[in-house]
Amino acid sequence: MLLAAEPDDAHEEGENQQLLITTKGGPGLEGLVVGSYCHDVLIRGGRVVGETLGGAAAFVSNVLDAASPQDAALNGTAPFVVVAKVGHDFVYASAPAPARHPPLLCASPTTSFHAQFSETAASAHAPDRELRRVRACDPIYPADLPDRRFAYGLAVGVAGEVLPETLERMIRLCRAVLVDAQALIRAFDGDGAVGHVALDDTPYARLLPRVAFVKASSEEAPYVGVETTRQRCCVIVTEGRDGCRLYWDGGEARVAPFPAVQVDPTGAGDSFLAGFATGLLWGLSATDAALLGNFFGAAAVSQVGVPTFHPKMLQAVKEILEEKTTKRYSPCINGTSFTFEKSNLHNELHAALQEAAMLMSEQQQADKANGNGGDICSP
Ligand SMILES: Nc1ncnc2c1ncn2[C@@H]1O[C@H](COP(=O)(O)OP(=O)(O)OP(=O)(O)O)[C@@H](O)[C@H]1O
Ligand SMILES: O[C@H]1[C@H](O)[C@@H](O)[C@H](O)[C@@H](O)[C@H]1O
Repeated sequence: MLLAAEPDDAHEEGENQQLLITTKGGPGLEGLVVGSYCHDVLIRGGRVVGETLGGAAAFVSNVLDAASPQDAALNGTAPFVVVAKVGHDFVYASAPAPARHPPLLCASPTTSFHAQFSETAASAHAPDRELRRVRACDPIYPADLPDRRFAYGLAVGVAGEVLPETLERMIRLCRAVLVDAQALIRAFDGDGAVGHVALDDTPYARLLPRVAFVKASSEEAPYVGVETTRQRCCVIVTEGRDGCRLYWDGGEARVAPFPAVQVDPTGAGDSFLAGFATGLLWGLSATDAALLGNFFGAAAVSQVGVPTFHPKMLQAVKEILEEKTTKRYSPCINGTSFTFEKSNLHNELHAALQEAAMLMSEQQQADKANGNGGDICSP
């Protein structure tokens, strides 16, 4: 499939061409993450059981910082810019993700969600929480984005803050744009309760042919309309503990999950998308990259809030990527087409990541034994 995020005028084409030349081969693969940080209040049985940093941008930058290919010229950090907005009431400015990627300060309050968790254990596909947006920060406008070119962009709004014109600007600035459906189809009633609208009825629909990937949870998938959308871009449907499925024009694949003891489902989809993008950046095919998505989705549900990755586990993941990829840093994300199919390395990659996932569960057990592991899933 041809990369959809093509420029639509000659001037843009010239600039994009330049980006392709200057970023070929690795360093300079700068990304653009657009979506606001927020406050999450986790409630169970009418009782507040956790207050955490939220916003897809927080979970996404956490994974990109940890696992995407690093740039020696930037002291080994992953090159990407986050455009997020918060109010003066934002309480997590010194948490690792916002400290590394500071948000824009607004006069309006920080976006805030109340997540009401059900008292009974959720099934793999049933909604496990009801979300209410209780405060909303300003939208992110096209003029808030840096005026330069990026290799890839992630549109990861949580409260309708990524406006259609902002997504359009991202498409013009970035060679490949990956979108979380929740940024496009969320609707809020008078009480802030989060519902969904059909993607085709939104002003975002016309932009889909210029988007590379749309990720939706199984709850969101019916609103995205997999069969129509897969003809415009690749659709990834995440299925909680069952892993995920990819649908492109002409094929589909199921990608197996990694084991996890879920203590908080928040941010699983965000971490999945960032893991997936990381896989593309390392040069994997989309179906192989989804393994990395599943890996980081599983890591996210194993901790409350934005997860901290154990250095041993991260080291293992990096060694696997160094070994299994040919260090063709992101020819997919940076080139003009994507490979979707499973490679013949898929099963090996899955097995190797499964071993790294063991380190994750060892850490979880150690945290529990030391009384550090929160759990908002068990009554
Ligand atoms: N219990 C689990 N065990 C293992 N992996 C999981 C589990 N829950 C989620 N994941 C991983 O995370 C990915 C995303 O999860 P899910 O489908 O629940 O996303 P989501 O509903 O968008 O999450 P959120 O809105 O909370 O960020 C899944 O595809 C899977 O790879
Ligand atoms: O922090 C979370 C997270 O980013 C989720 O992906 C999103 O669904 C919620 O709205 C948000 O509160």
